[in-house]
Amino acid sequence: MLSVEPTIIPEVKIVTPRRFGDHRGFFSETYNRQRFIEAGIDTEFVQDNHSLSAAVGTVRGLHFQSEPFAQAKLIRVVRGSILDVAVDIRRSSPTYGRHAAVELSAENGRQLFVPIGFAHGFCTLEPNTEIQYKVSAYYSAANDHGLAWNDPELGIAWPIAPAEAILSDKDSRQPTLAELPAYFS
Ligand SMILES: Cc1cn([C@H]2C[C@H](O)[C@@H](COP(=O)(O)OP(=O)(O)O[C@H]3O[C@H](C)C(=O)[C@H](O)[C@H]3O)O2)c(=O)[nH]c1=O
Repeated sequence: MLSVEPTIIPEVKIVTPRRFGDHRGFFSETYNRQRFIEAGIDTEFVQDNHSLSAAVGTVRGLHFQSEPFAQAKLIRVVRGSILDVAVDIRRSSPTYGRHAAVELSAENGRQLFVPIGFAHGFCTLEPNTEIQYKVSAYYSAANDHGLAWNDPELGIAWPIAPAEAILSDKDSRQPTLAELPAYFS
């Protein structure tokens, strides 16, 4: 019913729920707490989010919330496709500053589990891309922080040139990894 595989950073996981296809289309249990626990993801989510990005090359991120509102996230694409990225910002982690990048799409049905301690963001690969994602802590504007999506130190192979990115004002001026306070030890 559920396939869970590690990415290059083991704590960041690709989750692929089974799809039951027939002549009408398909059915899939996209989240089942018991099955996620059995697969090793015992996270209690409290909020669902949904965003639509109209243009290809829309970049949202890299975002995270600091404690006591730090969030684990479970991201899926319900229309279009994204390159989804998680950057390890846990200072004592052996993979600090490293990232996992995975293509998620409505077609492949893949989800990405991003634990607490990671900055998360994506770039859209198709127009009118919609994502829905679960988070394990409520939104807190005061605890909402970011990391520069195009920080060369991160070495993320985004599918667009910096000048092509469609960004929020906030995301056009996030700190680099070198400038980032130590939010996670
Ligand atoms: C995240 C969030 C935002 N908002 C409000 C705050 C702003 O007035 C408006 C847009 O927020 P923002 O520009 O931060 O939205 P995104 O750029 O899509 O942010 C998200 O993008 C990346 C991919 C993430 O991983 C985070 O979940 C989240 O930060 O929605 C809320 O009311 N609740 C929320 O949980």
